[in-house]
Amino acid sequence: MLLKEHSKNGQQLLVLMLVLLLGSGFLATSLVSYQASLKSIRNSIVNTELPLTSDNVYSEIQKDLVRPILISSMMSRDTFVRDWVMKGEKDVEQMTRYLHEVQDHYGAFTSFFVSDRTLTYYQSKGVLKQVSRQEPRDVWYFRVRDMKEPYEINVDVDLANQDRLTIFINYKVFDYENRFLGATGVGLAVDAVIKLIDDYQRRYDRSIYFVDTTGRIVLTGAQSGPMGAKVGQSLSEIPGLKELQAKLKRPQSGKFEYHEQGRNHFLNVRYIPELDWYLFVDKHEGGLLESVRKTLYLNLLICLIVTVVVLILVNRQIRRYQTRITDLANADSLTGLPNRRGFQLLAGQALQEARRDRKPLVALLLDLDHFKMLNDTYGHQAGDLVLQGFSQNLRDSLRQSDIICRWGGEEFIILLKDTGNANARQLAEKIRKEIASKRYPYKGVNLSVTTSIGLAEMHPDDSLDSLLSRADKGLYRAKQSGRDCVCVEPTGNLDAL
Ligand SMILES: Nc1nc2c(ncn2[C@@H]2O[C@H](COP(=O)(O)OP(=O)(O)OP(=O)(O)O)[C@@H](O)[C@H]2O)c(=O)[nH]1
Repeated sequence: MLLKEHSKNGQQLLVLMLVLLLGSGFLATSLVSYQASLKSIRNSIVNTELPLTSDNVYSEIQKDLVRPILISSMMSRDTFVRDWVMKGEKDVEQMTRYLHEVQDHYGAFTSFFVSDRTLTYYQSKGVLKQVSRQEPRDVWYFRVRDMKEPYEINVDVDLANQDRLTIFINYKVFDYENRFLGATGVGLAVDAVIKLIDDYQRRYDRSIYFVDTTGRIVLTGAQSGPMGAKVGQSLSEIPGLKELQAKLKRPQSGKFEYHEQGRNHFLNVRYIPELDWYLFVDKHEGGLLESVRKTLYLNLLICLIVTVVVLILVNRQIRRYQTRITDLANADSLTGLPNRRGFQLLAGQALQEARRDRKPLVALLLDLDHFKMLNDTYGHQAGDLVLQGFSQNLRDSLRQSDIICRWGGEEFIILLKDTGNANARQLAEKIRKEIASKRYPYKGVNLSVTTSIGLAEMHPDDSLDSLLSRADKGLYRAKQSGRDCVCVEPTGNLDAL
C-alpha cells in the first residue's frame, strides 16, 4: 500500500514536472516570438512606414508648389505689370484682364496684384479692396514689403473665395531701377493636399496633419485631425499630444511615441521650410498588434493542446507500466499464478466480501507429495515442468472467481468463494483424483504426482492467518495419514476418507 502511494506521488511529480517543462518552454518561445513580432512591427512603422508617408506627402506638396511659384515669378518680372503700374494704374480693366488670363490659363485658384503706391488689391474680377496696415487680414502685404527674400509662401484664408484656406505665393514686384512696386502672385487651394491627406488616412489608417511653429493645428484631412481635433486647436488641448507638447515645448522634427487612452502612438514629425509648418504623421499600434496578439493566443492554445495530449499519453503509458510492474510483483514467474504478495491482496478482499455477504468461503492448502524425490530422480527441470502442469490443472478445475496461489515451493492455496464445506470437500477430492491420474511427459518419461490437501471453512471471526493455519493443520494430518488425501480441519463428520 505504501509502495503504491509512493509510486503515485512519483507519478504526480513526474506529470507536474512535465507540465512545468512543457508549459514554460512553450510559453517562453511564444512570448519571445510575440516580442520579436512586436519589435519588428514597431521598427517597420517608426523607421519605414511613417517616414515614407512623410516623404510622399512632402514631395507632393513641393510638386504642387513649384508651378505656382514659377507663375508668380513670371508675373513679378512681367513688363506689362511693371509698365502699367509705372504709368499710373490707369485702366483697371487691363490689369483685371491680365490677372484673369493668368488664373484661367494656369488653372490657379486666384491671382492678384497689390500696388504699393495706391495700396489697391487687384484680382481677376476687378478691384477687391484697399489694403490697410490696421486690417489684420492685410498684415501679409506689409510683411512681404519689408522682407528681404523675393517671395514667400503664405497659407491664409482667401477673402475673394469664401475664405477658403489657400496657399498664396507672394512675389515682390520691382521697377527697372529696383524700386518696390507691389506684390503679385497666385493662390492655390489646399484641397489637393487635403485630398492627399484623406487618401493616406483612409488607405493606411494613419493620421496626417500640419502644425505651425507655435503648436497650433493648421491643416488636417477633410473630416478632422488627430483624436477628432479641429484646425485652430493647439496640440496642448489634445489628449496624449498634450503631454508630448509639454515635454518638447515647441514642435520639432523627429520620431516620437505617446499614449492616448491606453493606445500607443508612433509619430513622425518633419519640418516643411516652404510652409514653415511641421508635418505630423501619426499612427497607433492598436489594429496592427491585434493580429499579433491573436497569433500569440493561437500559439498558446496550440501549446496547451499539445501539453494536454502529451500528458494524457504519458499518464496512460505510466499507468500501463505500473499495472505491468504490479502484476509482475504479484505473480509467480514459473507458474504465472499469484504469489504470496498477490494472494494477500486478493484474499483480503475475498474474506471481506464473504463476511459482508454472509457467504461461505473455504481454503484448500495443497502440497505435492514426495516432490523432493521427483526432483532428485529426474532433475529440477522435471520438477518445474510438473509444477507448471499442476498449476494449469488447478486453473482448469476451478471457476474464474476462485483464487489460486503458489504459496511457495510445491505448496499451493485455493480460496473457493461462495462454497460450503461439503461442496468444497467434493471439489478437493475431484482435484486430488485428477492430479493423481495426470501424466506429465518429460524426456520420454511420463511423470506423475499426487497431492495432499488440507481444507478449512472460514468462521465469522476468522482472519486470513487463522483460516490458513487450520487448513495447514488439515494438510499436516493428510500427510500423516499417508498422503494423497483430503483432510478437513477441524475434524468433523465430513472428515474421514
Ligand atoms: N523443481 C522445483 N523444485 C522445487 C521448487 N520449489 C521447491 N522445490 C523443491 O520441492 C521439494 C520439497 O520437498 P519437501 O519439502 O521435503 O517435501 P516433499 O519431498 O514433497 O515431501 P512431502 O511434502 O513430505 O511429501 C524440495 O526439494 C524443493 O527443492 C521449484 O520451483 N522447482
